[in-house]
Amino acid sequence: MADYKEKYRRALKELDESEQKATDSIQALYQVLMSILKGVKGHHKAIDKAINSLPRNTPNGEGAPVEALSRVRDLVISYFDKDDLRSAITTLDILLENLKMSDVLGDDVEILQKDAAKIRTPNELKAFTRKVVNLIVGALFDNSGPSIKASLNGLKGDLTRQLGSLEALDAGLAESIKVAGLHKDIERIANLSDLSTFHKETFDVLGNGIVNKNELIVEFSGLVETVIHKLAELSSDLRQAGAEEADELKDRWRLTELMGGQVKTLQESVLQADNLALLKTLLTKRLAEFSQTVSEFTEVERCRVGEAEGYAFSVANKLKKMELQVQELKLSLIQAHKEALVDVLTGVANRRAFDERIRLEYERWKRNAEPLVLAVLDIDRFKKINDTYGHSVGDKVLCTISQLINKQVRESDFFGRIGGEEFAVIFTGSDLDSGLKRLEQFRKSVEDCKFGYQGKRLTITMSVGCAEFAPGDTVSDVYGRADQALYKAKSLGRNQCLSERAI
Ligand SMILES: Nc1nc2c(ncn2[C@@H]2O[C@H](COP(=O)(O)OP(=O)(O)OP(=O)(O)O)[C@@H](O)[C@H]2O)c(=O)[nH]1
Repeated sequence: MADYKEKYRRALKELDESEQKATDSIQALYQVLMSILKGVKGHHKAIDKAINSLPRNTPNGEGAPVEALSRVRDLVISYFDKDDLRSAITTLDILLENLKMSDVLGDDVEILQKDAAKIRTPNELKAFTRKVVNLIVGALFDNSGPSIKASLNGLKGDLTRQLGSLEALDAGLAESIKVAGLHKDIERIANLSDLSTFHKETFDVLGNGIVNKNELIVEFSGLVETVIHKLAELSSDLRQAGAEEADELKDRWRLTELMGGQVKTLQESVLQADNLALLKTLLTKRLAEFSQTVSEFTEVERCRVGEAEGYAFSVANKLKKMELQVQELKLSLIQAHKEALVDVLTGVANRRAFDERIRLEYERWKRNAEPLVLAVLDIDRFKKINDTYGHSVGDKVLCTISQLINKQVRESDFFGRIGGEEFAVIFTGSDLDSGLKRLEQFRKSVEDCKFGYQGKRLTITMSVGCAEFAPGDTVSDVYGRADQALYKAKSLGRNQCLSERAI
């Protein structure tokens, strides 16, 4: 359509140019004629008057003043009838010389000049003068010079072909062309003026419609392109946003389908609409529907994003709370573990801590074969203390002795209460003799400790038995030997430390 329109406009332009050329030629010829008539002036008053009444230029859009020129022609002819032959021929020579300047008349004038030389009688002069005048006037009134004619025929051919293309392209236009009878109008074009009239009329009626419809189609194509572009952009955005949720995917597919459907409907509307008003109405309606679809989708998306943000916020809050709870639980677990390993009464390690530690040291001993000594400590005659001073005094004694020994035990060693009045020490990296030496210090410190009760000094002692891990030993084996040594110490009078060697 656009190509056709362009061709049509080009043809019109060429036609206008040709018309302009023709107008220019007429103007030039008229000027030539005027200068010739100037030369004719001064021979007869009536001729001078007729020449003076001619306009200086061809009046705009009206062509040459035919009647006025015809009067001049008749006067000149009648003048030459009366005047002498020589003067007339001289005048004609001047005239022909001037006419040679014209591209259109050049060849014909040369032939006439040859004929002029043969004039012998007034009648010959009269006939000759008629030829000259007819040549000039004919050129003035016949726009269809050879080049203009060819150009005109070419344009007529173009026009016919283009009308045919238009008819094939659009049924509505074919009907308009038929009704307007444009093909017949083309055939009737005989000169530039006819063609110009034809163009003006047809272009006003038909061309205007084409231009309007074209503009609308161009607008519509732009719109469709924009929509498709927007659709592609949107799809790309959606993909980037990572539409993982089923609902989101569903909505987005629905939107894509709706938009695609609406674009298709728009295209069909353009093809089907047989008049511009209907096309505009349809387009406006479809665009409103389209805009509505996009708005609805945007709203759904906005709500979804709002919900997702709210959900993310609450999840983040929950996570934060859970983190705090986990932290608290961790701390309480550590605390519980610590507490689980601590003897509530004395504050030193308890039986469970001892079990864990002796297992650990045993495994280490098996790997490194570093000396490892286990000692069992037992307060002497503790039952008597309880019985004599009361259970609470017994508790205090337990606490005091626990703290007293605990502060003497090295960081790397272990001390804990493993039963009622029974304690254990693990010496790591120390052999039996070194362990025994340390145990003796502990025993002595307990013996030397001043326990006071109601102003009286209580002497507390303890007995100790120890054993060293030897190849092939289990924890139970070593514990058994240490316990036997303790039993021996008790049986030998208490308040003493014995190793397994004493068993
Ligand atoms: N006050 C107090 N007494 C306890 C505790 N645990 C155990 N005892 C007491 O410790 C005493 C241990 O007595 P026995 O096993 O007979 O031994 P002993 O009196 O120390 O005599 P020997 O070990 O032979 O020197 C018991 O009377 C228990 O009731 C405790 O936590 N607090």
